[in-house]
Amino acid sequence: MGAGSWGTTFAKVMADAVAEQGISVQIWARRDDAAHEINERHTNSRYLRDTKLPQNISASSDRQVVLCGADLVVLAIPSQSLRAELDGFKDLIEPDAVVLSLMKGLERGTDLRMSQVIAEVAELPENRIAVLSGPNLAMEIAREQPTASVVACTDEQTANWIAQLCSAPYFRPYTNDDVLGVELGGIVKNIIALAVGMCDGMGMGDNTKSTVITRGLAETTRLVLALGGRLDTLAGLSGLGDLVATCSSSLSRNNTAGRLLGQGLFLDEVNDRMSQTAEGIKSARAVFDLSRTHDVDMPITEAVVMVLEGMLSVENMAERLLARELKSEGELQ
Ligand SMILES: NC(=O)c1ccc[n+]([C@@H]2O[C@H](COP(=O)([O-])OP(=O)(O)OC[C@H]3O[C@@H](n4cnc5c(N)ncnc54)[C@H](O)[C@@H]3O)[C@@H](O)[C@H]2O)c1
Ligand SMILES: O=P(O)(O)OC[C@H](O)CO
Repeated sequence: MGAGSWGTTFAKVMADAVAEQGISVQIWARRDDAAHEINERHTNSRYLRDTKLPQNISASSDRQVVLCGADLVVLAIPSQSLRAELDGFKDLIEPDAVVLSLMKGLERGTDLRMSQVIAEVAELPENRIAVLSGPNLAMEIAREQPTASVVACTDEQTANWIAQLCSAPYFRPYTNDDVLGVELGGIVKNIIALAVGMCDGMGMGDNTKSTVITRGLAETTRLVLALGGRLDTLAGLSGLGDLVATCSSSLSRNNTAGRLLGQGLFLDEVNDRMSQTAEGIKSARAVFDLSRTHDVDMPITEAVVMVLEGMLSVENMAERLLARELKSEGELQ
């Protein structure tokens, strides 16, 4: 569900993974012309340029056509739209289908993760909800450059089943039962990538970048531990792995948005320039609110929120972070 950058790329991953088993993958596209292009030309040029999609992918703008008979429903729409969109098609999901979230955002207003929104709106039990997260820049995967990822579900059998369905020659899924840790790693790294982008945009170098990444991981870890997630998850692909990929890559939309802010553009101007979803921009406030509810110190997230909400200039961000009280590096609480 969602024919954007990652929805289409992940459809390709799955189609390549299951081609020899005679299984097909269907994409729901919002726009008729996008569905038509996928069916007729096997491309989605708006998002993936000339990448050829496998023959066992088809598309439709009719949700019923796509969801009818689907054993696995994969959601790849912007996080802040999930609740309204899902409400419109939840009754079309087959009674035993599993729902997999590819989304990396936190819902504003409720501070819920996407798996929690799915559970609430579609009223599904935990064993029918999974998430996938890792260092997965869509364009690199569309070009079949090797990467790995994590499928997380509280039910091991469900996670293993999904891992089989998306195990392609260039895509290696691991499994994990720490859904909260996997999901939050993918959410907070977008905010840290905004901060890194801002530093890049202001012309700062690699020491600064490395400091923000490392301390970004420290504050992500504090949040995940406070909420009941596991430390080892943060050391894995959906934690450190995704953080490094997103903060290092010019393909990252969050990194790019941060860089534009660092170069002096206003948020409205940045939003106008972004044709794809940069989840960190809207999730930052929700993550900060969540951290306050649980009394977790997240200074980089707080500074990013202040910049996004016009309460702090990017130039004053570093000064604010460096002037904080000195403390031991190992403090995780
Ligand atoms: N692109 C990546 O490299 C990547 C990788 C991993 C995870 N993700 C995550 O996947 C999710 C989807 O990202 P994407 O890159 O595919 O985004 P995108 O901006 O490329 O595409 C979003 C798609 O959702 C559709 N959509 C459906 N309902 C919508 C609505 N109500 N409002 C707006 N758009 C709507 C759009 O038409 C579009 O096709 C995000 O949470 C993102 O963080 C993206
Ligand atoms: O382009 P971004 O910033 O949304 O990042 C894409 C993926 O989440 C990287 O794993």
